[in-house]
Parts: sequence; C-alpha cells; structure tokens
Amino acid sequence: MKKLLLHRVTRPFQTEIQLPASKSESNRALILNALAGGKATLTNLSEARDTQTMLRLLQADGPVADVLDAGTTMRFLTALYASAGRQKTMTGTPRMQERPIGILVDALRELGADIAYEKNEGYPPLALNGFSYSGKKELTMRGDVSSQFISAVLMIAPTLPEGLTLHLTGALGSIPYIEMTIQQMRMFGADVSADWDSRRIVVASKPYAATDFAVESDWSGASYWYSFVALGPEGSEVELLGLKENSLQGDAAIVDIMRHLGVESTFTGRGFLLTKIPVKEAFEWDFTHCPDLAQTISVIAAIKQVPAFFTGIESLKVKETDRVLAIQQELRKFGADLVEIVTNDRYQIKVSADGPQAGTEIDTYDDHRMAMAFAPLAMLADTVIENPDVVVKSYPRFWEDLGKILVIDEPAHA
Ligand SMILES: O=C(O)C1=C[C@@H](OP(=O)(O)O)[C@@H](O)[C@H](O)C1
Ligand SMILES: C=C(OP(=O)(O)O)C(=O)O
Repeated sequence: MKKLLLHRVTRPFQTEIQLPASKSESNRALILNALAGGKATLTNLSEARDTQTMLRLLQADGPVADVLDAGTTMRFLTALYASAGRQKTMTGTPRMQERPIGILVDALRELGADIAYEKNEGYPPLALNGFSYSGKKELTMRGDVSSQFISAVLMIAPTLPEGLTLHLTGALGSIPYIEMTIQQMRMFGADVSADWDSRRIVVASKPYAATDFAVESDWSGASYWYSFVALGPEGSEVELLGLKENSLQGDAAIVDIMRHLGVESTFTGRGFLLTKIPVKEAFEWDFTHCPDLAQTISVIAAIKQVPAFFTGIESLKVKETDRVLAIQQELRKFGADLVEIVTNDRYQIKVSADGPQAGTEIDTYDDHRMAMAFAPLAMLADTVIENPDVVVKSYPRFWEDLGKILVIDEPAHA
C-alpha cells in the first residue's frame, strides 16, 4: 500500500495556491448543458475524478454507467438517464453500493421511470428500463438523507411536460447545495421558485437554454488550506486563487467558522488571503448545511485544544465512508476524540493535550477528505498518510500543492 511521509513544518510559509474547480458546480453544469443540447462553453471544469467520470459517462453510450465512488454523478445521471427513457445499468464501487438511493428511485418511479434494483432494495446497482410519463405534477420527497436526490429531480423537472412542484419533508440537510442547483438551473433559463418556509419548490416546464458557465474554485478544497494556516507557525499565510466574494457554494461558510478557530480571510480580487488570528475560546457549529467541512474542523479543534461542540453530522455516516467513525478512530491515535453526547444529539471534540507524535500514521478509508483533513497534522509532527491517491476524487493536485509548504516523500519502511 502506497504511503506518503509529510515532514513537519518548522518555518512560516507564504504561498499562493490555484485551487481545483468545484466538482459540485461542474457536475451540475454538465448535466444542465446536456439537457440544454450540449452547446454551451463550460470553462474551468474540475479535474476531480468525480467530474471527469461525469464527462466520460456523458460522452459514452455503453449499457453500463460505472460512477466509481462519485455520489453526485450517480444521483444526477440516474435522474437524467431515467427521465430520458435510457436503458442503463447504474453502478459504482462497493461503497457506492452501500450508499442509499431509494428516495430518488421512488421519486423517479412516481414520474414514470421503470427502475429495478439489481442487488439490494434501496441501493445501487440499478437497472433503468425506460420512462412512460405518469403526468404527476406534484411530488413529496424527504430531504434528510441527501440533498443530492432533490437536486437530481429538480434538474430534470423543466423537461417534464407539466413541470413539477416538489414538497420537501424531514429535517432538510445541505440546503446550500439545493440552492446551488436552483441558481445554476436559472442561469440555464429555468423558471424555478423556492419557498423554504413552506418547503415547496415550483419548477415550470420550459426548455433549457445552453449558457456559457465558468466554474468557481472549490471552497471544500479551500478548507484544508485554512487548516494549514491555523495550525502552521506564526506568520504563515496563503492566498487561495479563483474564489469569489459571493459564492454559490455553501462551504464558503469556512470563512465564518475559521474566524473562531484562528484564520482571517481577506478578499484580494483574485481570491482570498488567509492570515493567522487568535483563536476564540469555545466553539459550537451546526454542520447540517456544510457537512463536508466537519472532518477539517474536527482536526483543527482537536489540535488547537478548543473544546468544540458539533451538531448536524449524521449525514456523514452515509458518505465515502462512515466519516463519524473514521474521524473518531484517527483522532484517538493522538489522544483526541469525537464523543457522541446521546442525550442532546451533539458531538464534542475531546482535545489532545500532547498532539500527534512523530510518525503518527493516518488511515484514509477510501475517503479523500480523510487524507486532506488529517494532512495538517504535519504542522506539528512528521505524519504518514496511507493510500494518499484517494485525493483524486476532488483534488488530484493536492499533494503537489502541499509540496509548496512542506517536504513530502515516501516513508523508509512503507
Ligand atoms: O450536491 C452536491 O454537490 C453535494 C451535496 C452534499 O451531499 P449531501 O446532500 O448528501 O449531504 C455534499 O456532501 C457532497 O459532497 C456534494
Ligand atoms: C460526499 C462527497 O461527495 P459525493 O457524495 O458526491 O460522493 C464529498 O465529496 O465529500
């Protein structure tokens, strides 16, 4: 198994990083452009494997669409192909076959899709066998498992002869991702109105218009650089290029979060400059609407010795791995922990008095965010990351970029 040794950083660093583009924006733009006839110019599409997989599958016409481990690619393509009546098998990695999809399949079936489960009820692989429009104009969907099901149905809604009114139930999570979908749909000419109080989204039947779209840098990928600055030596600073002052991405919440945990962000016109500021004493955050930041923040709080309380991290259990378990297991390697307080639905970060020791080895659970969230341990001690190639899912050049601030090689006895 390949491993990387990240050498401890002892001197302040000042650098600029050209972040990868957002895979969330890219994958929406690709679906919308496909629905609009494929004529738009999409610039700065992400080099993330999740986006490259989407591109490849949209261009291929084979009977099997293997999305690997890309959640949005699985959910968005299932809706696109099912509503177009395409015959396809939708499949992915063993982990993808454990990630739920029943809420989306039920919604598409109500609209008229013929979909069968090839193995386990509620999970991929799926057999898409055709579409015969049911005429259904209103649907109710649960929004508490994954917002991706809602985004997937929304994007195909303008292509339905009667449009669609969606009623959302349950404790809604990842709402900014649904808002991102709606904003990008509007840019492609869709007529969508969302009322979050009554939890109703109305989409008119209307052809999409091919619209050129430039993808912003990825705020989730930005979060790891906040971590390096927060944990790095005094005087360290990083300028992150390609981020906009007003983003479509909910993970821009990292700006507010890190004001508590030791980083100030200043817009420079070409991105954000991150500088160190003092850490506030206590920290509490609800990750319901920015779940992909929870791993990054867990590591920062544990090492900065901030006794933090988290809510809204339940959805982490059905992502690339059970991320709650993975965070717990890796934090325990250096005396920290993420402890569930069952009585009030919260989790508490137990801080680490000593911090990581030289040679702490981090397992990555086939999860890009485990590798990137724990890499900042190298600000304190030599750190070994196993299976580092997992980063290709969202940030293929992560280790190359990290080479700008620290020395990376292979451990002697890997
Ligand atoms: O729509 C999207 O682009 C995403 C939505 C989120 O998933 P959930 O809605 O399942 O929380 C997020 O975790 C994922 O990385 C990307
Ligand atoms: C959860 C993620 O992606 P997806 O659900 O699209 O696989 C992620 O990138 O952290």
